[in-house]
Amino acid sequence: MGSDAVRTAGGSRRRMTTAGPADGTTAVLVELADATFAYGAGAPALEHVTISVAPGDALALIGPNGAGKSTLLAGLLGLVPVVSGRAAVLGGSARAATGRVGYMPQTDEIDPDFPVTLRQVVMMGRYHRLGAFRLPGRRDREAVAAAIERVGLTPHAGGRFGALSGGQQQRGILARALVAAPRLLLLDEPFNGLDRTSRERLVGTLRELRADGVGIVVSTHDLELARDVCSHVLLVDRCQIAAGPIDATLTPENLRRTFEHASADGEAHGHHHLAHGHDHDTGFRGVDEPPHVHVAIEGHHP
Ligand SMILES: Nc1ncnc2c1ncn2[C@@H]1O[C@H](COP(=O)(O)OP(=O)(O)OP(=O)(O)O)[C@@H](O)[C@H]1O
Repeated sequence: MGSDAVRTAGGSRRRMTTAGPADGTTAVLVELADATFAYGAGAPALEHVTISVAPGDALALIGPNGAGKSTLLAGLLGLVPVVSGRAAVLGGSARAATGRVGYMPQTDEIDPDFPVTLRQVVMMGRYHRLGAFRLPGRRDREAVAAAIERVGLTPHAGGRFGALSGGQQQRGILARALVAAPRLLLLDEPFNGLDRTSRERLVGTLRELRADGVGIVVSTHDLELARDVCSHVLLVDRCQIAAGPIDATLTPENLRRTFEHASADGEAHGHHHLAHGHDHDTGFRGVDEPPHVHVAIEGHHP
């Protein structure tokens, strides 16, 4: 797979490049060059990834269960090390960028019975800015109100987080990721389990963020949403299968190569795989996600 791993859809270009400004002044947000990620001393979880994400780009991360999507996001958060190749996030190491990258996890640890308001949940996203012992000030409160407004939850700001619907809670968690005004936003399966209204709102918010120059990396099984929201795609199955502009790369042939092991060997990666036959044109919407995720990610947000 090695030599295939860095080919783009047409096979003609060595690596994925993203639309950047002609004068080259805007820094690329993510730059991975043949990067391989591994947990501890075990076999690599994801190998040979070569991508870049520029401001305003949205990269869809697509692959079967266990393919390494969450690993890539954890790698960009500095939680899983790069064992070979090169990885730069916001111009430095992923670890150095910790706290400056917005992250929306697949599930969240907040106990619905814990008596916190939406406003308090979103304020958690400011904590790394506040530093030890500093109380939130006017600017923090304004940022929280703006983030809540951005996801359309202003009427619920003072209400109990646990009383919100699932889709509203997810938008609240997105507001928490946005409140520190990150230049790079990572989202792990954000469309799973959302009702139509929440999906449409999330799509709208992601489009606005792109227009504002935020770079986005989003894992999803939903090819339609990926096409709707994203400029680029990275297809993985424990290594990079293809990467590039979404229209040229999200082809039936590349999808077949990405999912061929998933449909052939079911449990090959130790997770359950695509439960249904899949339709290359309409996507994998509705495929269940196992709630196994998250390395040490809880530690990322206080
Ligand atoms: N904390 C961990 N420690 C060791 N190995 C892990 C850890 N988390 C994931 N892995 C392994 O890394 C590989 C990639 O898993 P990962 O969770 O990144 O896949 P994924 O594409 O996000 O899957 P899913 O769609 O099921 O969330 C798998 O073999 C998995 O078992």
